[in-house]
Parts: sequence; C-alpha cells; structure tokens
Amino acid sequence: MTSSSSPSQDVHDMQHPHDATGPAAEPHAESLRADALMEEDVAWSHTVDGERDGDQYDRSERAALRRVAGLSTELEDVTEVEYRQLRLERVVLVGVWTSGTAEDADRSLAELAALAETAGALVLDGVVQRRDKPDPATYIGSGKAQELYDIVRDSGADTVVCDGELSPGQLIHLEDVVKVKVVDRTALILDIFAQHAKSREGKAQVSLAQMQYMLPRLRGWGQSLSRQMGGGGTSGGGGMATRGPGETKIETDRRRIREKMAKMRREIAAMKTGRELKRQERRRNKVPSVAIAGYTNAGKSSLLNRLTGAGVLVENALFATLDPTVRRAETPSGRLYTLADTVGFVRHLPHHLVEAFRSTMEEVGDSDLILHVVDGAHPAPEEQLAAVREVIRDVGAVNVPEIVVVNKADAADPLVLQRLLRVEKHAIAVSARTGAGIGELLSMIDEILPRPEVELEALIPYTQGQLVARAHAEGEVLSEEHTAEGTLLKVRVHRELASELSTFVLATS
Ligand SMILES: Nc1nc2c(ncn2[C@@H]2O[C@H](COP(=O)(O)OP(=O)(O)OP(=O)(O)O)[C@@H](O)[C@H]2O)c(=O)[nH]1
Ligand SMILES: [Mg+2]
Repeated sequence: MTSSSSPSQDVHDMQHPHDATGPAAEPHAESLRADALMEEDVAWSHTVDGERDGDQYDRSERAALRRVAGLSTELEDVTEVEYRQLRLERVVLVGVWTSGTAEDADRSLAELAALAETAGALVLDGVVQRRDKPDPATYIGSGKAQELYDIVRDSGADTVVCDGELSPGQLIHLEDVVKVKVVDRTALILDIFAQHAKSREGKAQVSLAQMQYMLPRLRGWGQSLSRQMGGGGTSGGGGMATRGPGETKIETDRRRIREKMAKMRREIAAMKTGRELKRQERRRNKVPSVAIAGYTNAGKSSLLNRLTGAGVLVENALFATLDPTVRRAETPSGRLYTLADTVGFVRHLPHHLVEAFRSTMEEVGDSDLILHVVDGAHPAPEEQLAAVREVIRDVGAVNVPEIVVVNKADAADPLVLQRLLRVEKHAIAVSARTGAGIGELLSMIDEILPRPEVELEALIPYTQGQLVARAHAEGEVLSEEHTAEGTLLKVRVHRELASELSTFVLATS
C-alpha cells in the first residue's frame, strides 16, 4: 500500500452539507480485506464516484439529524435534553484577552469561530475585551456585557459563546445581562464531540464527559430540565432565576446523573478491556504501530488516506475524526505495520475530554512511532506543535520517537516550511493532497520502525506454508528461493517466530 491509490482527499473542499440523499451518496462499504489483524475495524470503504464515501455520507447524515429537534421527556435522556438545547444557530463570540499580542487574541477567536461553525452555528459577530483576568461575576466587565447585549439584540443572535471555561455563576450572570443563552468553549467542544462520536465507546465517553460538565451547572440549566419534566408551568422566559420547588428535584436529578455516570464508567471500562485485548494481540504479533497525531484539521485523516488508501472521512471542519481508526500499511521494504488515525488536539481541550479520550491518547503513547502532523499553511504552526506536545507529555508518551510531518506543503509559505524543517530534528514537508514528499516519508517510517531482532536462514518445507506466510507478515524477508526441499528464506524475525522456526533453521546471525 503506497501512495498509488488515494481517494478523494479533496472532496470536502466542496461544500455539500445536508444533501446526502442521492444514490451517489449511498455508503459503499466494500469489505476488501477482512484481515484478522484488523478485526476491530469497520470494512474498508472505497470511494465509488470519486467524490464521496461511506464515512462522508455518515457525516452529512449526522449533520442533518442534528437539526431535528426530538426532545424527549424521559429523565433517562436528561443529557440529551440539555444538549439538544445547546443546538446553536446564530451566535456572537466573546473573548477575554489577558496576555499575548492582539494577533494571538484574534487567532484564538478565529479558532473559536471555526469551532462554532463546526458545531453548526452561524457566527454573526465577535468581540474581545482586554482585561488582566476575566470578571469573576460576568466573565467580561459589566460595561462590556451591556455592549454585548446591544450587539446580541441588534444582530438577532440566540447564543453567546465565550472563549474560555466559565464558572456556573458566570454563565448565569452573563445570561441575565445578555438575555440569551451563554455557553463556553468547553460546552462547545463537548457538543462537537457529541455530534461526531460514532463508536459505542466514543459515544459513551463523550456522554460521560457531558454529564461531568453538566453536574455542577445543573442548577443553571436545570430550569429547562424541570420544564421538560414537570409538565410545564414553571418556565419564566429569559433568565435563570426561577428555582423554588425545583430545588429538591435538582437534587434528585443530580443523584440520578451520578448513578448514570457510575454505570457508564463501568461500561466504558468493559469496552476498554475488549480494545486492550486486541491491542495486546497486535503487540503479540509484533506488528509495529504508528500513530498519527496532531492538531485538529492538520490533515491527519488525509495523510492516513494517502498512506494506505483507506477512505477515512476528511473534512474541513474541526474534529472530523473522533474515533480511533487503525489501518494496516506496508513499508517500501515490505514490512507490515499498523497506522492509527487519532482525534485532533485543540488548545485548552476541556479537561474531562482529555480524560475521556485518554484511550486514544494511550494508543499514541503505546505506539512505536508518532507521526506528528502539523498544518504548514496555518499562521502559527509552532503553537500547534507545542499544544499537541503538551498533551502527548500529559499522557506520558515521552519516549516514543516522533516524525514531524509538515503537511499542506502545497499551500504553505516556503519560508515557514524551511523554518520548521530547520528547527525540528526529524521533520519532513509533505502534501497529503498532491502526494509530494510521501515517498520520502514512507522511507523515513521504514528506517525508524523497530526491526525484528533475529536474522536467520531457514529451509521451510512446503507443508509448512503458514510459517512462510507469517515470516512475510511479521518479519522482514530478505530473500526467498523455492528449492526442491522447500522455501529457502533469509529473514529477520522476532524471537517468538524464531523459536517456532527453529527446527528448520540453517543458520542464525
Ligand atoms: N492544501 C492542502 N489541504 C489539505 C492537505 N491535507 C489536508 N488538507 C485539507 O485540510 C482539511 C482537514 O483535513 P483532515 O484530513 O480532515 O484533517 P484532520 O487532521 O484529520 O482533522 P480532524 O479529524 O478534524 O482533527 C481538509 O479540508 C483537507 O482537504 C494538503 O496537503 N494540502
Ligand atoms: Mg481526521
């Protein structure tokens, strides 16, 4: 699998948000290789019309579904009720700029805008206030909050999104001033994650993180909840002040949420065991693993597609990928390895999510090599590199070798590329889109991946064909000759396989 077949990296530059109804958009999951190694994967999906594949259909479908308001009145669905409420439509962004340059502040707000758009919102306006620290009561100062109210009223926004994590009190107070819903960056990211998670485990993790986030804020948002459940009557319009009889109800809700969280944790632990077993299986087979990590939207999935020809969802949206995808790949010298796509990083990833997605991160920490993808065309690639490394360090993946893959070389400023390549030891500029640099990247991977430690020569009888197959799959075949007595192999293998081959070995070196 080299760069020869690479479907549709570009399709998502064309916007086709909610129109996935035509026959061309049908998911075409074609099981090309049901490899035991990759059992945990969904079937490889292949692009049929050069434009869309199953995953992408999925994504459009998810986006379309999101707009259907299906509010349940069951308490079991408490998180769903609350989070459906979070469906953003027309938003105004607000940030507090405490340190750094004005450009830093603008960039941070631009990223918030991208996040909001990814969540399906229309961004109407954005304001930044310079302050030493956020106002303890209303996040931005009270004068600014009034101005914000004017902007909200004039623009017809229905939501304010703050560029930070706000305390429950700050959310309530600011809502009282601006008279529309106020959400913070954390809630926004959780919302995006909730929209994108696909696997059972991913969904469970996100919903656990949402509950964790919600628990201390239940009082504020609880009003809509009691409205949902109390058969109406208590709602008092704008503010969040009406509590009264809901107070004890909130207590009950809290308890039920805690119980649900405990149950969820147990379920997640069980799912984790299953995944862990598969990972061990791969490790036992000594298949080296490569993890693709990097800032969100850097082009990780595009790179995976380019390297393996897998039809993974690529989208110009943040957090398009939320479930770890593992594919098999082969080095130019014919060695097999696994290549894992991972969830993107973002600055100030909500803490609950770092916890929740520790599993993906563990995959990164556990790998033999990290391909750290960075968007060379981004205005501040160094910042992205640093932000990602912080998380990698957080999960203890410090001793894994890393290749910095500076992607989007086709669109990047050559000077920026030069600068990055000079600073980073193991770095290469590539374009997942055009394929430039991919050949060299493959050779670099080949060089760095650990090699099996035993080199031997064996004459394997034709009745033992499965051993020859394993030598190819798990080892590195240096030469192969078909003689009258059997297959003469010069091969480099790991110890276990070496001992299984021992009866046929002619020479070891
Ligand atoms: N110009 C250019 N654009 C690219 C290249 N690689 C990827 N892109 C675009 O960058 C956007 C993001 O690509 P993805 O592969 O989805 O990025 P990702 O890192 O997987 O993103 P998340 O899963 O959302 O974290 C898409 O619009 C791609 O078409 C490249 O080499 N050149
Ligand atoms: Mg992706």
